Amino acid sequence: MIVLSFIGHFSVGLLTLLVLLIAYYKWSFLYWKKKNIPYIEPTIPFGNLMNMVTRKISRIEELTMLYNNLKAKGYKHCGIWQLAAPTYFVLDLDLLKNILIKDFDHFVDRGFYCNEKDDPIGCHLFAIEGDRWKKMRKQASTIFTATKLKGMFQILQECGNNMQNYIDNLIENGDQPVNMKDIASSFTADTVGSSTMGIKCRSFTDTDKNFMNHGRQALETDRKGQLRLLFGQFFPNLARKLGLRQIKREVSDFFYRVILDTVDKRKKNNVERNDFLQLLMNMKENSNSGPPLSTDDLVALSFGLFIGGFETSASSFTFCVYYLALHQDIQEKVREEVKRVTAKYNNEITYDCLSELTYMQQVFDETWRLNPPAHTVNRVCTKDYKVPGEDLVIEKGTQVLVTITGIHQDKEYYHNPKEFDPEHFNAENSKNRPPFAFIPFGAGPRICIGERFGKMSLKSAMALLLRRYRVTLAKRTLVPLKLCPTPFVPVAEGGVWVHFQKL
Ligand code: HEM
Repeated sequence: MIVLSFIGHFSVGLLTLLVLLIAYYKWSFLYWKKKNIPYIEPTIPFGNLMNMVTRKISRIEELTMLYNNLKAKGYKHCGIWQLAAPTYFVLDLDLLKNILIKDFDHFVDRGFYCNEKDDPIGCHLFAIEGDRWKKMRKQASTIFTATKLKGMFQILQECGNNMQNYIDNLIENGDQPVNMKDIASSFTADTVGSSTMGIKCRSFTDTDKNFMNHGRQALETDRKGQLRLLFGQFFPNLARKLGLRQIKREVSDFFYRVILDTVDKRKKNNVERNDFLQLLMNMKENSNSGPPLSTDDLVALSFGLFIGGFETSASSFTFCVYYLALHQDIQEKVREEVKRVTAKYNNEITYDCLSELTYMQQVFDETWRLNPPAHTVNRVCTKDYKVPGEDLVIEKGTQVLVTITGIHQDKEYYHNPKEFDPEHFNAENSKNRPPFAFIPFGAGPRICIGERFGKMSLKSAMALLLRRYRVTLAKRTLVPLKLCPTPFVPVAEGGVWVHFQKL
């Protein structure tokens, strides 16, 4: 009897909750209609994020298709919903420029979830907000000057040599083809791990690839993980009350331990090293450069740089090698440039020679145009904003979403948008294009802080590779590329399998 009564009450409670939830959704789905701007019809419960559930195509392709459909209708902007949350989807480059730069103080935050109490390492530069972000960003910027980056070039050379030894062994042992993503991930785990956390990761020789795998897990989002992040993003207070973490406990514990161990060892042995971690340690000890950093701040900053740089750089390296293997003439042209430029530097790849590799830069830019590693720019409105020239006020709390891939493949800005053509970035074409038509590193005060480091490490690795090897695609690589339905960085389905041949 008691059991029956309990079931009865429980069912009524559940039904009431369901009715309330549906009513909330219905009310929220009127939002953009009331604002009188174009919108895409949403469905309960995922709003316009249906593909996240079905995973028929990648999120990148889904947003690009949305962009193309809306652009074809001549829309400058549009309303969509992520779950029940109204999201402002921007297409027009002038509106975008206002949001990212001119009126940045209305859009300071990215609206990503972090939980300082239960998961302090997840509160890194990418995720933190408001004044805390402003303070940390200012401090972190001081460690990215040209002189400091030049001081880290030696780390890149050491990691590059490890990569070269690894490929030499592959060739000698006939272990080919090889998945370029594995080489790229090992290289960037080593370079970014070594420079941001100060440890020798040795991903090429470490058979269980402990460090690299933990790095991958930090960004891994299966369907469950993705829903957890979305829940945190749209219901942050409830998520924090429930102790929801951004990163799995095992992964954040691993990185917390790694960073603190290195800090302790350096202090005990009085060792200093030319890397980001050392600069952060100095900043923590010496508060002249701003308010003192706490230990949690130091760990989160160091980890955030690693997370920001690891998969983005690995993806860039992999896709760039794919395009060069596919276009042998372009590969040869980059190789010739590397030979010509390094000849002036005693045949060495130096920090100074990188800026002269202008055609290689065009090739990377074209790779980032077609496959930007971070494919969206996200902001959240932090104070009500009247959109210039429109009868529209974006209210505080509204998410803002921009598809970088959509913009990069827009035929209004690129004459053959689907083709890999580095001439899109020759001086003439670059000059004639609106600046916001190419934003692989985002834009404005929240632009990628690691852009210069990323470019430096990728160009040095590519120079090393092309001077020594010819790269060709193995049969098992899909041409044209197909993207996995992963949510963040683009990943080629089936991998990018290549052969290296010594020159
Ligand atoms: C090489 C390829 C890379 C690409 C394409 C890339 C792209 C991006 C993009 C699009 C953003 C968001 C910008 C915005 O919202 O306007 C970002 C932010 C960020 N990136 Fe990168 N990134 C790369 C490498 C790196 C590296 C090597 C590091 C660290 C050493 C790094 C650290 C960060 C951090 C910490 C942020 C957050 C900045 C903030 O909110 O203040 N990134 N990146």
